[in-house]
Amino acid sequence: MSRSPAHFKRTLVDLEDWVNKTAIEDFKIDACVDRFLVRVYRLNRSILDQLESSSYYGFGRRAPKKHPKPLEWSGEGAEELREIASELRDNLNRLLPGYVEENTDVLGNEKVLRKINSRWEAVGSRVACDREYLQQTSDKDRLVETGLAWFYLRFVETITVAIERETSSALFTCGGSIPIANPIGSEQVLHWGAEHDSTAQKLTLPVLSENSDGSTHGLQTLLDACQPASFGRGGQDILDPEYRRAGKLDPDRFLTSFHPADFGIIELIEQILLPGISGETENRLQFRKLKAELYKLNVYSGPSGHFRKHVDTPRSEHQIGSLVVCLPCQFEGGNLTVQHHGQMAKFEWSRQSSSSIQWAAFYSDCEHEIETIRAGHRITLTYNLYVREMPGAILAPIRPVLDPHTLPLYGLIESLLTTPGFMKDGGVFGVHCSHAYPHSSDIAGLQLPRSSKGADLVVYAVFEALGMDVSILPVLEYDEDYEGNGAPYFGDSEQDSASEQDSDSGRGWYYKRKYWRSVPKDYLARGKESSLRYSEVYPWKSSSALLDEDQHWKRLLLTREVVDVIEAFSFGEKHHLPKKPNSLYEEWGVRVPPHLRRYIGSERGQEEDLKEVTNDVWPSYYPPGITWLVEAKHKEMAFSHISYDNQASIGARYSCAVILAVIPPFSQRGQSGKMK
Ligand SMILES: O=C(O)CCC(=O)C(=O)O
Ligand SMILES: [Fe+2]
Repeated sequence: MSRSPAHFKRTLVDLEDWVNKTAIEDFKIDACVDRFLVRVYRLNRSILDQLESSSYYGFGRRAPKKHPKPLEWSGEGAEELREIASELRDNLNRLLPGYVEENTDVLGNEKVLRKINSRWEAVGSRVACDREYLQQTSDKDRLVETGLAWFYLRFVETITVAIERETSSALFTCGGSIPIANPIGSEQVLHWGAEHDSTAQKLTLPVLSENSDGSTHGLQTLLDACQPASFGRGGQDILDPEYRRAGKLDPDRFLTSFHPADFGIIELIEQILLPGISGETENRLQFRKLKAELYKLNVYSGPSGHFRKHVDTPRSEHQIGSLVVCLPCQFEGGNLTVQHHGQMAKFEWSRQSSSSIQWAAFYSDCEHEIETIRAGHRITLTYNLYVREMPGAILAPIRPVLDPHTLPLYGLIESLLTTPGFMKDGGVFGVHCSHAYPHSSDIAGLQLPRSSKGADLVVYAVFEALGMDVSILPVLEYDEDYEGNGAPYFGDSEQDSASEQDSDSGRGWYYKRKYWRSVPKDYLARGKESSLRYSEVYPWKSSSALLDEDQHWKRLLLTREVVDVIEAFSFGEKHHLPKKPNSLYEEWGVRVPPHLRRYIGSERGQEEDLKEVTNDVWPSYYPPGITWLVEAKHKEMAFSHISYDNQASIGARYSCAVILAVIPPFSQRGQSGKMK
């Protein structure tokens, strides 16, 4: 259901005119004020110590706006300050005729003071830690004082490194060994039979070469009963001894006395690869469990048994990994290597092959390989590992065994959140998942975030423990890579409680955000002209650039984005509001839907605008100002459509799973950085 244009007070033509006019005015004012601040800072920085942080008054529902205090100074530089102030007034009036009355003392003028305060908040830390200027003046002490500001400047880099480190140190595989000190009582018995043979064969392991009780014969009959093992490629089972040389028995053809749960193996894997089970008994009982399902018995024999590098084919959407158990039987070579994002783990089982049961578990998206077996027989049982949801799990929170508070990532993000200048107006962190999930499957919504793995769960848990609104959502791929504007919010902020709900999208993630409302949409719907906010990408290297106010406001025009404006434009388009023919405000960036959704095969697209098809088939938004911290690693098909060049063909769009964390504005963050 669309609202008709009649419900709107303004059109997109109005919005564009208003935004352009307002933004240019704002940029001119900011440019003049910035020059003023740089000059005053260089004159005597103590003058600026009187400035209040605008976050103390301009933000928050109930906090009333105080009148900004006049800037008063009778100390050193008082004379020059008066001169700089009258220059500010002249510049303002030159760029915006009539902005302040002639002969006004701008240092006592409320309108100008407000700007001075908010611009100091926005650029002050950078003016103060302008390295080039500091080097000129060899003002080293100040550098220490403003280290925090420098830290802030580098925040994207820092967090990204921290998350990457978390990602790479996260476990993707684990393994162990159970020694068979005394074979009596710990031997493993295998039974198997030929398809039409009722007489079952039996083998007791370990096979000790010196014993002559028929075990070696038993081993030979086991080998005889095996069929050549195939492997999956492109959805087909392929037999290719070049790639895999092994024998296999399907699970309906054999029985084993070995059960991994008897040795606590499953529990161990749950703790390491499924760190979603908390230490609390209550959650342990209610939460996620692993189920191991016997999949195959494999025998790799010397001198040439092997399995080249591959990824296992998941047998269901619930499968998260594989378990390999190596039964005691002597062999040489045959190392198992497991790789994940450039990291490798090696399981060398030959040395203890006759005296231990050895095992390894790894996530489904890990590449692994079995090196050539030089001699003997490597007998393994493979299991598929599934996540099992326990009753009550739906409501259970995610609480990793790892206490998120102890992670370095937690400390780092906490310190950023308690820094006033850091994302003062709030924002969104976007972190691409490091593991592949079937995030466009039927049960994606059930699985994520609960079955998220390793590093992803760590990142999720840290954000959640800090009280952020966290979700795992797909983002539609965008021009091969996933660009965001990467810029934190700066500038004026204002908040009221009106938060508009889009009638079409209901309680979607985007509209659910509690922290700021859309000024441009307010303008369209109600004609309300509140202050615009800008997302700032600010490439200046030296604060000297700010001294040229005529250049500076034009640069602002190029490097700033009006917060929420793009989204308001697509909103207006959806409601068929008139629009300028060559509008500046086209859609850009990534699309995020309000929830996970399954893959859709669509017949649409023929002679239709693909943007429109996307809007209908995969409704989504362009959230403003997502700060991307980690690059995309995996993608899944989100939907298909008909594309039409010379002839019709099937086109596909892909999406990536990302962790999105909404950062509240500073005024709503408590002492520990958590949401108040
Ligand atoms: O036997 C092993 O070590 C692993 C076998 C394997 O990778 C597989 O069956 O997919
Ligand atoms: Fe495998």
